[in-house]
Amino acid sequence: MVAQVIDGKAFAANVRGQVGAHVAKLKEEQGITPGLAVVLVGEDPASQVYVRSKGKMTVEVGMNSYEHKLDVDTAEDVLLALIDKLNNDPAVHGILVQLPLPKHLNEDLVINSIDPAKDVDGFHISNVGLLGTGQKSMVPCTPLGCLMMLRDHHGSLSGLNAVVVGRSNIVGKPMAQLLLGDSCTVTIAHSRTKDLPDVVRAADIVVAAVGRPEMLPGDWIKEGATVIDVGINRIDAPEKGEGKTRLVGDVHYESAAAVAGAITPVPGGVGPMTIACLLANTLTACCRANGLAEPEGLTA
Ligand SMILES: Nc1nc2c(c(=O)[nH]1)N[C@@H](CN(C=O)c1ccc(C(=O)N[C@@H](CCC(=O)O)C(=O)O)cc1)CN2
Repeated sequence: MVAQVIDGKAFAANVRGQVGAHVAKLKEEQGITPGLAVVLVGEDPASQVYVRSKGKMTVEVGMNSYEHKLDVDTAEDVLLALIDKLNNDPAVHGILVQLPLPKHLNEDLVINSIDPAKDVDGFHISNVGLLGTGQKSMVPCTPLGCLMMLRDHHGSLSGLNAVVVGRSNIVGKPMAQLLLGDSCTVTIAHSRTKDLPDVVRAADIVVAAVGRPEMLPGDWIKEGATVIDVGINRIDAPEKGEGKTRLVGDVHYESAAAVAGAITPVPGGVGPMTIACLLANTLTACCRANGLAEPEGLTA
């Protein structure tokens, strides 16, 4: 079997198109423009790239973008004061603090200081609790993107066996909750799971979010399974020349694509959906803040 490639880049462009159409309608009919504030502390090169993309795409869909770039040694109370200001700014419907934060800042404290209604990352403890109890919440962007692609591919996920490899708060745990919400039978596995290959082999859906380059080979994948690769790992690529690198996922792509029914590539799979879902969440937060109907198909 040769797997169908799930094109996350095209999927994300479509989601951004839908968000843009909703934003245009909001402006025309309600005179409301959604606003997203992104806070970057320090100069981590990858974070700078992601924050730039977020700002660019926010403007492209017609929203207001507010970027706050703080020095790497910014004191915690200065960051908390900025978040408080954004929490109380009616033009700001979504707030995102780019992670990772410099070591001297308490990530949990910072995230939990964001107004849960504006927490478009879905990382605030209130949103985690709401999602875990099946209530309306803000849903973390990467798992939301994975869910959208899975729903599109399968139609209904009901009754399917899903294995999530990885137990992070940002991807693994919320992904498992979302799959459970769609009536999958869910296993959360990780690097210490006993008989991990057999656990993965039992799955109709495999979500790999373990952060280890090419850890899941094709012979762990059930024939015809759907494989969603969340990993983005940069590895050496001497074949491209001295000092060159390339991106790989947590799944060994070539061997997995030979047995899977469908698979997301890296790059161009889950990654682009993260920013598309951030924009969708900002639109959702804006609609909720104004007592308007939420956009269909753009939430969990
Ligand atoms: N506050 C947050 N911080 C971080 C998040 C997050 O969701 N919220 N996620 C990641 C980084 N991230 C967005 O912030 C992100 C990562 C990857 C991509 C992406 O499109 N990747 C491309 C490859 C890019 C490359 O060439 O390096 C792909 O997979 O095709 C978008 C956003 C950590 N921090």
